[in-house]
Amino acid sequence: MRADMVGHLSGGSAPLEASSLNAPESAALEFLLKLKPPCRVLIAYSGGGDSTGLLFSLASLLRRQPMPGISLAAATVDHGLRSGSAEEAENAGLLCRQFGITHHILTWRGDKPKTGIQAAAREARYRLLAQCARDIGADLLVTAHNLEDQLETHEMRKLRNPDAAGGMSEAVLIDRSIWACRPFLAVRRDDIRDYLVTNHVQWAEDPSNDNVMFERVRVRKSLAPQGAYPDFAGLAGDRKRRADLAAAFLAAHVILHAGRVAEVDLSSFDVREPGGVLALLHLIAFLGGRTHTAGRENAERMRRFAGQREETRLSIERVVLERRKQRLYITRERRSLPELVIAPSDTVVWDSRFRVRNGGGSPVSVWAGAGTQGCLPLLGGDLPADLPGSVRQRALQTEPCASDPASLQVVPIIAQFDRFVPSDLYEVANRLAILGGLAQFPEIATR
Ligand SMILES: Nc1ncnc2c1ncn2[C@@H]1O[C@H](COP(=O)(O)OP(=O)(O)OP(=O)(O)O)[C@@H](O)[C@H]1O
Repeated sequence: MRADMVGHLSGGSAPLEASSLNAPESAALEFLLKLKPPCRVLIAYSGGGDSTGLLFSLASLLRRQPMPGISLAAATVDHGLRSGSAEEAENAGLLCRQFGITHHILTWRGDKPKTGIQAAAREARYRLLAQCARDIGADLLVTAHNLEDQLETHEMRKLRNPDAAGGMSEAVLIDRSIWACRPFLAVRRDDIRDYLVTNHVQWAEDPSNDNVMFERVRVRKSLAPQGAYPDFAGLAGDRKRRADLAAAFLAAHVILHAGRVAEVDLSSFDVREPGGVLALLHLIAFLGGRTHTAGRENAERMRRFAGQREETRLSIERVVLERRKQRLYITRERRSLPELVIAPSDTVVWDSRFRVRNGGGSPVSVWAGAGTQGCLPLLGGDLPADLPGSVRQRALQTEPCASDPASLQVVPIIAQFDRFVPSDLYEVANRLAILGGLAQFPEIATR
């Protein structure tokens, strides 16, 4: 904690001393000092140890030293997955009341899946929290992921892709609308528990934290007690530098024709330079409608293809890469294109690439291939006349068209960033939005 940061907060009745703060308070203060007032912060508060520590540290710091324009609210999601969950959510409100913090209970209603319950609960949790943040006009969401969560995420990602080390970013944009920050990402779980015990604050233990049915719990149990942790700050710095190089590559060397054909100038592309490779992986995910960039094997195939001259075409990750001298063209491939009927007032995601709403009074069919019988183009924007014929044809054959385009509204989406944008990839996400002529992603409200 920098002394000038503490000074920034002092001026009230009892100036905070940097040396007197323990790890959770220090992290909480650092977070508060990054906020740009006015700022209403919604705490994702499960009632468990970590989020109780987060709520208690933020609330008690602000009580000791109010910051004009900064206010707190809290929300607990009741997943309704075990008996007594409603009561637990109610109980979570007690600590909030002690601090005069408004507490919202958000109930996950509707059918629950039989398999993949943790992933579904997580989806529902973020959807409900983001909706609550919008409803109450919150500027930021905070979650209490800690250093052990970070280590588990790092290990789980390594299991899937050994290159994808590094854990979570310090913030993530949810649903293009609300940023969630993770102020405790470098704070140890035991330090949070010690802090609560010292302050006589109780918390609830979640029994699912011990359920070895869940991958995260198995990974947690398999990890040896930690003496030293990976250098997460260093890894995050590397990720950010690589992402910024990718964003710069996209800005300098890529044109996106009518939002659906990428033309990449390969004359300064170097396969050993990670920024250009990452840029291509994100373009491929965008045009292929993939929620994740290619895994290790396909990323390697793409790198090999981009780095040599012999092969001219590669189908990968639902797109076709076609090379003409120093130009690389990327389009959606002609396979697995859906045909859907959209009911009046319904919104569907077509091919993971376009959100389509039927504002008319009758069902409308949407399929691929402008120019086929009775199929009228849905997208505006002309493709340039000098595109190679095969590229142009593929682009037309893979774009959506409809029997009655007049009643449909179409918004292209960037599948890998539609739900979450990690803060280190923000520039990449925005550069893709600019290339595609789409609305940019909102900035985070911190310094
Ligand atoms: N029921 C809940 N209500 C509100 N916030 C919650 C709830 N459960 C978890 N959170 C928030 O999310 C944080 C992470 O929780 P947890 O580690 O259980 O989630 P996860 O699903 O494993 O993580 P991730 O969201 O990264 O996948 C908690 O510290 C808390 O801030």
